[in-house]
Parts: sequence; structure tokens; C-alpha cells
Amino acid sequence: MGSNNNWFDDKDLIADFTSNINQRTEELFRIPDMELDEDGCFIAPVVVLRENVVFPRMISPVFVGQKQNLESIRFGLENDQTVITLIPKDEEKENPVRKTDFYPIGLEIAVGRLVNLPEDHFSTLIQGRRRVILMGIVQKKPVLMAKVYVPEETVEETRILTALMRTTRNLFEKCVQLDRKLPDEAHAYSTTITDPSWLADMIATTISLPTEQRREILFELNPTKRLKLLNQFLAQELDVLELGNEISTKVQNEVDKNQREFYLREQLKAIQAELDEEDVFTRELSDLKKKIDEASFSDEARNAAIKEFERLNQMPPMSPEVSVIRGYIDWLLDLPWTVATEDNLNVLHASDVLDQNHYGLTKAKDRILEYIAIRSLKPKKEKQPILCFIGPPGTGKTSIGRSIAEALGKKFVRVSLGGVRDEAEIRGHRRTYVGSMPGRILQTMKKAGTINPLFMLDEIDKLGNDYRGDPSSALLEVLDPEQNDKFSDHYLEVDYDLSHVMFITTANSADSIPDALLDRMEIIEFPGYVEEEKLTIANKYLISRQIDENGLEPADISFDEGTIKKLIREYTYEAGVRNLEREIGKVCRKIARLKAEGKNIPAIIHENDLEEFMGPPNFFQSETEKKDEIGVATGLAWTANGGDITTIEVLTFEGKGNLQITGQIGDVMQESAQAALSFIKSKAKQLNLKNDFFEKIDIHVHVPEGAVPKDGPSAGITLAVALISAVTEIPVKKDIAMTGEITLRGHVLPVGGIREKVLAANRIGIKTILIPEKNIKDLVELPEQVRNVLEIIPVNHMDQVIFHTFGTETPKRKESPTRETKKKPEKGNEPVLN
Ligand SMILES: Nc1ncnc2c1ncn2[C@@H]1O[C@H](COP(=O)(O)OP(=O)(O)OP(=O)(O)O)[C@@H](O)[C@H]1O
Repeated sequence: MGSNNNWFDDKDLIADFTSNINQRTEELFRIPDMELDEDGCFIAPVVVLRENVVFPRMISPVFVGQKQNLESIRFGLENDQTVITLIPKDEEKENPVRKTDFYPIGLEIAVGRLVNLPEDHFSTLIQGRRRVILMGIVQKKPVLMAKVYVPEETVEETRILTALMRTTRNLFEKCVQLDRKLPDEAHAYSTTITDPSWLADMIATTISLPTEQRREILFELNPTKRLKLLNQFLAQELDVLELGNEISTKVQNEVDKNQREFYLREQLKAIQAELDEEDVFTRELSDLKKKIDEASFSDEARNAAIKEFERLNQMPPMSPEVSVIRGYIDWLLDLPWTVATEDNLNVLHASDVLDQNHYGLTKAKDRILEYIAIRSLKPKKEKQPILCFIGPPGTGKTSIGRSIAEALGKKFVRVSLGGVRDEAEIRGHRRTYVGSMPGRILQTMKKAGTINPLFMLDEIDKLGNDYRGDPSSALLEVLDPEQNDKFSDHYLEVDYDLSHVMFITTANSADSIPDALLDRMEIIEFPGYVEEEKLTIANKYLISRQIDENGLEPADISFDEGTIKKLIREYTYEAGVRNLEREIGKVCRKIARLKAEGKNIPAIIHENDLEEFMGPPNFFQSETEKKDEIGVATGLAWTANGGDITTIEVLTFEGKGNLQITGQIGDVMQESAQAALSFIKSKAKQLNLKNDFFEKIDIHVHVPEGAVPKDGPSAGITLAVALISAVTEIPVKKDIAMTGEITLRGHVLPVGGIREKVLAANRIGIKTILIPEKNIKDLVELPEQVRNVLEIIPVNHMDQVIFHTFGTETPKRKESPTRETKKKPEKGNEPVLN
């Protein structure tokens, strides 16, 4: 037997049955005179109610499908007898017939007329009367009959009960407010009920409780307890309703907002149409279309722009993709595709401009003037040279790039590649990345605004590479004239023509530039400057620039020649002039302050005034003050910062023939030291060393400034000289420095960076240097001034080196040495060189 739970629902059906049930209505709430036995029980046919829970006074339409139920109802109707409903414990069981198959509490009901439905089904209306207690099943067939009795309901009017009824009504009221399915009258009706039992049943009937809870309420015979139970269920139900209400309010607000926006937008459109105006988005789109039509794109770029524009046109203005596509089209529009500046190919003009801004640098200047000359003779020459300026910091590489651009009338742009590790920095990220952009090359082209700027790629030797890709491979594409007309950027996805760009790269050293890149570039070396050159640069360019930058007038300040020299020698130590310019700037700042304070300014800054402005000097040319020493030789080194000198120290101890080398030196230098030692061992006899001499000593070679890594073969002869000095105990001449690779047989091989090394020796104040004979060719570019003050001695064998460093061809260890061979130092008792 199935039915609808709610007594307010199915009003039509109720109306249908009203006429039939009318005749019995007055009987419904009247307890019929049942024939009670001696125990106060009566016997009635049983209707088995499965899914449904009916409460007293509740009217419910039910479908009657089961034969057993149909028989019971018919029996009841025919014999004008009350019927009871029982709930089976196991709903699946088909024909429950025993007392234990049912819950012990059932309901007496009134039944309406049976209405025929198709397929032998019937429906009817039932109304609950009273709770009954099942005593037993007295008949199974033809009609299931049960013996029941009606329990007495005693209610005590207590304050608790009154309070309970009030809270129940309040909770019910809230439920009615929140649950749209409940009719508003339900609460009003509940306020008219004074019987607590009926109140609990009426509310349990009305609200949508789970079957389990409904049954619990039905089975509770004590009205006070029933109300308590109901209160608990109502509170739970209220929680659920409030949550549901909160969610639906949010959803509703969202829907309302969207609807409102839609409505307003439609209204706006209507108003704009009325006023003959476009909306903002449509106007932006039409502006964009106009820009695309007018832009001078490459064919491929135009197609891409149009395709993306069409996608944009299809999109609702609020779509998040709109800004991505807009950004992309803007990039296409912002990049120069055809706009070019006209090159000034006048060689004389260019020569003037270059000389105006820079002193010397003839190699770079000549190369540019040649380029301009060829371009002026053959204007159609397409391929641009790719130059690489290599030299120590501050030697004017970047600044002459700027002058070249000025001379040629080109736009100048610059990108520093120092620390670029990610290929995407050069080539951009794909558009699928959030916040993606083109790489630095195209960003800079946008800045240039023309297709033929002078594009400087600074610090190409400081490119890194790691798991994020190799940026140098992307640069290969940029710098290869054969393929840079089709440079592909991940973001742009359209080929970009870089072939009109004049690329100049700069680096401090060629060593760390990947070979493939180096191969594509024409190297122009920027050697460091000698003192005279620095002096000229300071006088011609740096001083006037710093005077101007610090707000002074040329009449305010002038520098003595000795002052600049002192600045060069004692306040800076560099191959270029960057620090010199900074130091000049420092002096100018002090003068500017004096001027601003209205104090006296010295008309000329003399050498002796310098310490007053600058504090004590930072560097001392101490080389010339040194003594001749045993086991110490001066080598010439070449670093990315230009030339420098390195001192090599050797100590011997009583020991077992071990060689220890310290000072962060690389493999090549280690091997050089081994080679030098082997060479000396082979010369043991000439050096007057006993056969077992080397077995009884340990040798420690140290290259100071241990924090700086050093490597390369060029310290070979210096290592050998220091070793010979240490083992023969004959001091090395103090003012001589050397460079050259040594072979096992004592030959001296050529090395790199000669010019830088010679300049460094000159800077330090060394008088004599030894260089490999094969490096003589590198001296051609040496300034006259240096050649005049430095004695440069070419050598091709260690014998010559020994002669010049010890003043004799055969330095010999004395038979009875002047000093005892030192004992190996104990911890905390380290050797001191003397
Ligand atoms: N020959 C020169 N004539 C005039 N000024 C010079 C000359 N060489 C360098 N300078 C000046 O020295 C300063 C430093 O030069 P620049 O920045 O071009 O050095 P750089 O070689 O590019 O250094 P880095 O390798 O550190 O980038 C600039 O102000 C520049 O004008």
C-alpha cells in the first residue's frame, strides 16, 4: 500500500473523495462503539502499510495493490468496521502474518470508497484515528485480523509542556518560513491546537521528515516525550533548511547579478542604438580593426593579426581570453615590421663622430668606417656584419657602440645577457603560459621601433645555461645572417626578420663564449689603456663630462696632470677608465659641495690636494720597493679584468718528496707545476743538487690570493723559476716578471693576453719582463710609451729565463747551505717567508 505523505498535497484527489467520505465524516473523530473483550481489546482487519507513515487525523490517499490489504479494506467497508494499519519490521517480506512481523504500535483508520484503477489496482482515502497496541494476530485468512487495544493518553498540564509546545511552534514557524513547500497557513493552524498530542502529530505530518523519524514519533505514546522528540527533529530540519537557504540565496544572487548585467547591457545597447552610438567593446574592436588594416605588417603577421581579431570578435567581452588575444594583437601592432631609419653612409661624418666621443680604439673605428664605405659603394648589400667587442671592463665597448649608432643615424638599443639562463628569456614563452610575453630580442625591437637599429648584446660571455634550456642556441639563430631573417619567437609564433639589424656583442673574455657563437662573429679586441692613454681620455672626455654631470662650470675646476696620474696610479687599478671616471666624479662632487656652501674652491686641483678630497690612496706601487727573495717569482696573468701580476711562492721542507700545490689553481696549472718540477729534477746536477735531494724534501707551491681561482699554462716558467730559487736558495731578481708555458725539456711556448700582461706590468712599475719569443708579434700594438720604459726580453728556453732571473746561467746550491733545510712546520707554527 503506497501513498502520498502530505495531507495538504493532492487537494484534487481529496476533493474527489470528499463526497464519498462525507457520509462518514461525522464518524471520523467519533470513536465507534467497538465490541471490547474482557481485556478491553477489540479485533479489526489489518492493512499493511509499508513505505508510508500515517498519523492520527491525517488524511492520505493510498494505492491498494496487495490482495491482502484489499481484502481487509473490503471487509472493513462491508461490515462498517474500523480498520487498523500495521507497519512490518521487514518491508521486503511479502506476507507478514505473525505478531512479531510487525511493530507493536499501529493506527486505527477510517477508509473511504475504493476507486478502480487499471490492472486491478485501487485507490482510496484513509484517515488516521488513534494509536493502537498490537496484542496478537487472531486470523490470517481470508482476512488478516489482529487483536489490539487503545492505550490511554494522559497528559499533565505542566510548565514544561507549555514551554515545549511554544518552542515547537516557534521552530515549526521558522521551518514554514524557510521551506517553500510548506503552506504559510500551516503555522497559523498549529497555533490553534491546544492538545499537545495532536500538535506533535500535526507538525510531524506536515514537515518532510525521513521515514525513520516519522515512525519514531508515531510509536511514541507519551505526548510530552513525542513533543521532545519532534523538537529535536525540527531543530535538525531547521539546520538543513537554513543551509539550503543560504546556498540558494547565493545562487540566486549570482543569477540575479548576471540577469541584471545582461538586462543593463541590453538596455545600454538599446540606448546606444537610439543615440546612434557604439558600445565600448564594439568601439575598441572597430579601432583595433582600423589599426590592423593600417599597420604595415609582413604577410604572415597580417594573417595572424586578422585571424586573432576574428576570434576576438566572436567572444563575449567578459571572457578572460579577450585580454590575452588583445595583448597578442597589440604586440603584433607594436613591433616594427617595415619602418626603417635611413643610414648615414658618409664616411667622413662617421669618422668625425667617432673621434669626437672616443680616443684611440682605432681597430673598432676602422672596421666601422670600412663597413660604411662598402655600404656607400654597394647600397644593396644585405648582410650585416656581426661584430664582437672583446676587452676588459670600462674600455669603451658599449659607449663606442652608441657612437657608431649616432654616426650611422641608427637607433641604439641594448640588452644585457649577463645571467640569462633561460632560453625563454631570449625567445619568449608560448602563449599558453599565463602572463607570457615575447623574449628580450623582440621586446627590444619594440623599443627600437625600427627594423634596422644598432642592437648591442652586452656581456655575451656571461650567458648561462641549465635545465631551462640553452640561451646560446637561441642566440645562434639571432646572430646567424643566414637564418636571422626568420627568427622565431615562441610567443609571436610568426617569423620576424632581424636581418636588417646591426648586431654588436660585447664580452670581457672570449674564453667563455660558446664556440658556435664565436664562429659567427668578427672579433675586435679592446685592449686596456696605458697610463698616457688614460691621461688623454681623462683630459679630453672624462673631466668635462664629470664637471657637467656635477653641475659645475668648466671655469670652476681644473686638474693638474700629476693629479690625474696620481688618481690613475694610486686610486684606481684597472685596464679601462670606468673607475678613473668615478674617482674624477668624486672630486667634482666635493668641489660642487664647496661651491654650493659658498666656500673657496681651489682653482687647480694639485697632486697634493688629492688626499684631502679622496682620503688615503687605495693602491700602492710597491713592486719596486721589494727585496730579492728566495722561492718567490713574479708572473704575469691575464683575467677578464685585464692583465695582472701574480706572485708564486715555493717552500721546501724536510720530507719524502711530496709536492703540494695550493691557492685554488686549476688542473692545467697543476700540471704546469709538475712539468716545471720534472724539468728541474732533470737539471739537478747542474743546480748542484744531490741525487737524493728531492727524496728528502717536500715542496709546497702556493699562489696567493687563494680565494681567486686561477688556471692556464702561462705560469709555467714562473713556477720553474720559483722552484729553482727555492731548491738552490738563490734569490730571484725583484723587478722582473715573466710569462710563458714550459715544456719538460725547458722550451718556452707562447701564451695569450700578452698586451694586457705587458700593460699590467707597466702599471705596477715592473722594469723587465720575459715573454716567449713567439709572442713578439703581439707587441706591435703596444704603445710607444710602454716600449720606452719597459725592457721586454723574448726567451725561448729556460736557460735564458734562468740567466735573466738569477743573473747567472748556472745557479748552484752551495755545498754547505747558508740555511738549514727547514723542518716541516708543526700545527700553529707555520713558516714565514723571508
Ligand atoms: N677611448 C675612450 N674614449 C673616451 N671615453 C672612453 C673611452 N673608453 C672608455 N671610455 C669611457 O669609459 C666609460 C666606460 O665605458 P663602457 O661602459 O663603454 O665600458 P665597457 O667596455 O662597455 O665595459 P663593460 O665590459 O664593463 O661593459 C664610458 O663612460 C666611456 O665613455
